[in-house]
Amino acid sequence: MASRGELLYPESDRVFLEPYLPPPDRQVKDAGVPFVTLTFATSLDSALSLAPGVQTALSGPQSKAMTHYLRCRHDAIMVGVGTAIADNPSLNCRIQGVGGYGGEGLVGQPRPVVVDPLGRWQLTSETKILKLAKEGRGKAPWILTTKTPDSENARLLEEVGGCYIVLGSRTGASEERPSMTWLDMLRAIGTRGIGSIMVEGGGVIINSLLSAENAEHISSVIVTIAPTWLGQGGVVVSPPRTEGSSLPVARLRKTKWQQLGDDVVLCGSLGA
Ligand SMILES: NC(=O)C1=CN([C@@H]2O[C@H](COP(=O)(O)OP(=O)(O)OC[C@H]3O[C@@H](n4cnc5c(N)ncnc54)[C@H](O)[C@@H]3O)[C@@H](O)[C@H]2O)C=CC1
Ligand SMILES: Nc1nc(O)c(N)c(N[C@@H]2O[C@H](COP(=O)(O)O)[C@@H](O)[C@H]2O)n1
Repeated sequence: MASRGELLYPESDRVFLEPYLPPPDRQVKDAGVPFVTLTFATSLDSALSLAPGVQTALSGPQSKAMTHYLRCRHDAIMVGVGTAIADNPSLNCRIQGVGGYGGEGLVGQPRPVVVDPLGRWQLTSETKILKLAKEGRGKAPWILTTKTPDSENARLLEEVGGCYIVLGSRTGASEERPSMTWLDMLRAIGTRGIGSIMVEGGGVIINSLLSAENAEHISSVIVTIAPTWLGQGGVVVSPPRTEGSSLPVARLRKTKWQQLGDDVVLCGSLGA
């Protein structure tokens, strides 16, 4: 029986996910790039949330536990700054037996990585990730940025063992809207020992990763589909189509489905 705040994800359900997960002992390979799992929860109208900046519960209890299991099977977990600001997320693993939840130290806890090119995320004593790191219930975050970090933010981050990683902006990006390439971001964390990362969202991050230019970096896709329509105006997963092309942007292969409560979980891979 799990105590308060801990999630249970049964062994019998774990077997289904195994072919789509990074091997437990995976080391960084290809040009220092980690194994990348794209994973998110979507509505039937492909929405992640009711509106930008609005946290929206889509996963039921069983698929939520599945997501937490994924967190303990990856070295890191990535979100965009839009998600960090909207959700003030924990981005830790609350599965029973993982570090801070009945387990030793921080074993099984993923490293949160936040993509924040302009340094928009203001950290405070109320920032959940920092609190959890202080309490030994999650790792301190790394923030990928192109700007010199604000000194108070840097202090709060370093106090719990986190850091900013400053990267160059992609060639051609404007000064006002700097952007990092996926290769640079993945290499930056790969060279720091991250062998696997799950990318959770939000919309901008997912659509950019699924675009024709970047989809090659995706090793595996695990999507929770909740039986609900959120309606127009939501943050939608719909990657840009290559100009002039009438082909779909991407198609999943080697698909498998699993029902978890009222939700279904779709797993697959991209490419051959
Ligand atoms: N249902 C689900 O599984 C999830 C839902 N969400 C929801 O998504 C919403 C947030 O999504 P968005 O507003 O689209 O924000 P987002 O989380 O995708 O962050 C967008 C920001 O990330 C940065 N960014 C993204 N790609 C970049 C790149 N290649 N280079 C440099 N910077 C880059 C930019 O600053 C951009 O403005 C929230 O409402 C949140 O609750 C977020 C994660 C998962
Ligand atoms: N799997 C999943 N299902 C949903 O219904 C969601 N809204 C999300 N959101 C993602 O999970 C983060 C919150 O995680 P914590 O519980 O705070 O650790 C949120 O920021 C999104 O990345 N995911």
